[in-house]
Amino acid sequence: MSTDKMSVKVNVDLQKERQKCNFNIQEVTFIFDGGKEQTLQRKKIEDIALNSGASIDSIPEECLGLKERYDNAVRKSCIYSRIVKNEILEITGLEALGNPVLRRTADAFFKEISPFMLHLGMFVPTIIGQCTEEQQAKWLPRALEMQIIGAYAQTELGHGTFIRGLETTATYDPETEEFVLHSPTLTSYKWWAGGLGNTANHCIVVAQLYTKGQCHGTHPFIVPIRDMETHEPFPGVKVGDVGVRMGFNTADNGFLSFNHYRIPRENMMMKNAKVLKDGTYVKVARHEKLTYGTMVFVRVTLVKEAAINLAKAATIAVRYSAVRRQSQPKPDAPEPQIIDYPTQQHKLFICIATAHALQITGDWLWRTFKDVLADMRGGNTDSLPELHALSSCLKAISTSDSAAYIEQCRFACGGHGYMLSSNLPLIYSFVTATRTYEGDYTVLLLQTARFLVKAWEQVEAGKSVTPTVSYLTLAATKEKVLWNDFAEGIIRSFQAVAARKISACAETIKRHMKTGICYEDAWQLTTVRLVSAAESHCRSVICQTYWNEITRLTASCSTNVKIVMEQLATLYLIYWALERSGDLLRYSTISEKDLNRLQERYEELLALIRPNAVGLVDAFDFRDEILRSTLGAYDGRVYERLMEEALKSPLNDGPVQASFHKYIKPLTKGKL
Ligand SMILES: CCCCCCCC/C=C\CCCCCCCC(=O)SCCNC(=O)CCNC(=O)[C@H](O)C(C)(C)COP(=O)(O)OP(=O)(O)OC[C@H]1O[C@@H](n2cnc3c(N)ncnc32)[C@H](O)[C@@H]1OP(=O)(O)O
Ligand SMILES: Cc1cc2nc3c(=O)[nH]c(=O)nc-3n(C[C@H](O)[C@H](O)[C@H](O)COP(=O)(O)OP(=O)(O)OC[C@H]3O[C@@H](n4cnc5c(N)ncnc54)[C@H](O)[C@@H]3O)c2cc1C
Repeated sequence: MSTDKMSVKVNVDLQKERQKCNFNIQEVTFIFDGGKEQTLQRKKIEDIALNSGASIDSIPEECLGLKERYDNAVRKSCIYSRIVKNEILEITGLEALGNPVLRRTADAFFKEISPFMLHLGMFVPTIIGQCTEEQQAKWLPRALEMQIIGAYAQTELGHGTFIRGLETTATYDPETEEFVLHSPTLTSYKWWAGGLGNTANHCIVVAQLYTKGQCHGTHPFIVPIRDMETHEPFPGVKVGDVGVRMGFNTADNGFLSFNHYRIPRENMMMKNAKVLKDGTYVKVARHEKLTYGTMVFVRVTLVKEAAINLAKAATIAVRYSAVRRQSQPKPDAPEPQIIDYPTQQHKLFICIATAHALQITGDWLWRTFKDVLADMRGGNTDSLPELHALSSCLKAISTSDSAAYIEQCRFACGGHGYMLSSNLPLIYSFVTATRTYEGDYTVLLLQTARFLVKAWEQVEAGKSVTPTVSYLTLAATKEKVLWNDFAEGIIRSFQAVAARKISACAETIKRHMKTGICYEDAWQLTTVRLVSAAESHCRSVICQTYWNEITRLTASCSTNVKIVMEQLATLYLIYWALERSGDLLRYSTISEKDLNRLQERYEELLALIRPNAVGLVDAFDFRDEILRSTLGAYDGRVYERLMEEALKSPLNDGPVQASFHKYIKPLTKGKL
């Protein structure tokens, strides 16, 4: 427990909740962090970063004007970057880029988002993934030392999803051995890149490569955009901010265009393809889509990002629900804590379970990613399509579930949840964007569906398929799967549902084609079902991974930890079985009686988890500085904090605002 938790007076209800908790909280923290070493490392990093005191604001960030907010975020980004560069990277190494500890710690500095996030989040990973060793030697140390600050500009005003449709051109000029970058239309303006508007001096630009009169598709380039002394944009570069957004307002999302702007040939990132001095184009990579590598990397990291943010929201909502009392369901009895309402438990406990499910699945996906990367270093790209399919659907579902449940946490906090000082609206505005960026939800599920339909065709042809779809061979009968409500039975039924939906899609596509329609049109006519099939596949992957891994991870834990972790995982499985009862009725032998039994089991689980609820969110181990919430602080001084924050509002700086004299008084005196 950190010192701030020991010294303060804790709300009596929360104290009682903590006494009720029957399991060892620290063991669950270790599980959530991925092991004891990871917890110790995280705490060390948090101590280093937070004890600097640099994260403290005198006026709440949300009360500042747009410019002041950006200014404050840059100030704190510089301090945080110095800490990351000098102290944190030494502890973690570059693994930190795939480890949410940096983001988690950054939350103490920024209630919104750092304008430097994309520097470490995408600029540096793209240098690592897309540059030759020689290029890395030139750019990586400068980027890690923060001598240069970068953004990742791929999306344009006209196209985000359809990368092949990007319009920015990079035309090679062998005379000067330079690329000429150009934005031929308004829709070709780069748009959205985080950190680009006012902060970055370099930028990765994804552009259509032309050499010897031929287009070779999109490729990444490192482009200096501003003078390193004056920070003025170079001639030929137009750059600015895209305007106010739903969230991310300190992230400096920018636009960028080029007017025949020249960069040296060596600034093309040449790990996967090269242009020689004479303009000859040489393909190096064995897989065409390796230039999309940074996106795959970020999608993998976003699964844990979704988990951490949901865990934060759940911590706030559960602690608040233990402090808040409301209504009088029994005459003459005291008002209950709202967490005692089963409907409140139904809103909240799935959030705790989902945070664990996504964290565990995110860890597993990260390990898979590293294995595929190691294979690729050895020249084998066979597992890339499976990784793309997995990272696409897991990114889509994790961000979508997380955003929906964070909003549910806000609902669970009633009116006070709507306060920015609860931090729930800001967490939501950040996470709901993750459903769109780095590949929109529907678009990514359709990528997974493409893989699934191909896998199904392999199964039909009697060929073997990759591990995550091997269930297709087992579950692919026309018979309904026999229902049983053990965890393994539920998982098998989900797999059967996915398999049946995928096979039905394949059949539908064929049926359409028999009427003379081409494959592409038949595919479009099937996309509503394809998205649903990909969602079912993804859900079965999460359920299976969560269940298998939690069983493995708790094998050496104390009994009560095992019990409570199993209760949460079972709650997750049953919750989704009930949510998807239509699918189960359609594709398994589940009966109304079975569903009633599941519903009863679900309600029993809510009651069993209830006494441990506060302990479970304490185990997420968020320091108050990171949670930044009036409703969720460890001590539960909810009302005091709400009042304290209210008084910090600039609208409370005096009893009468100037607007009274300027407008209201003249109006009331009939002088306006
Ligand atoms: C101070 C704090 C520090 C903290 C530090 C760290 C933490 C940071 C954490 C988090 C920060 C992150 C913050 C991020 C902010 C946002 C950034 C952005 O948004 S950047 C823009 C992203 N843009 C997209 O994602 C576009 C989405 N579109 C696409 O990806 C493509 O256009 C796609 C996949 C939809 C279609 O691509 P096609 O048109 O080239 O491909 P087709 O024709 O559909 O398919 C051809 C084949 O290629 C495969 N394919 C496609 N993509 C692939 C891939 N990536 N890998 C492997 N194969 C792929 C397909 O499966 C298909 O395979 P078959 O032919 O069926 O075998
Ligand atoms: C906060 C934020 C930060 C961002 N940061 C960056 C950044 O740093 N760098 C960068 O390059 N980009 C960035 N982006 C851009 C982001 O990657 C794109 O917005 C995202 O990929 C979605 O593309 P789009 O905006 O073109 O949406 P669109 O593709 O226009 O989507 C609109 C709708 O059309 C649907 N749709 C599109 N294509 C299809 C299809 N083939 N089939 C079915 N439906 C389809 C989608 O499902 C969606 O509902 C950021 C975006 C946001 C919101």
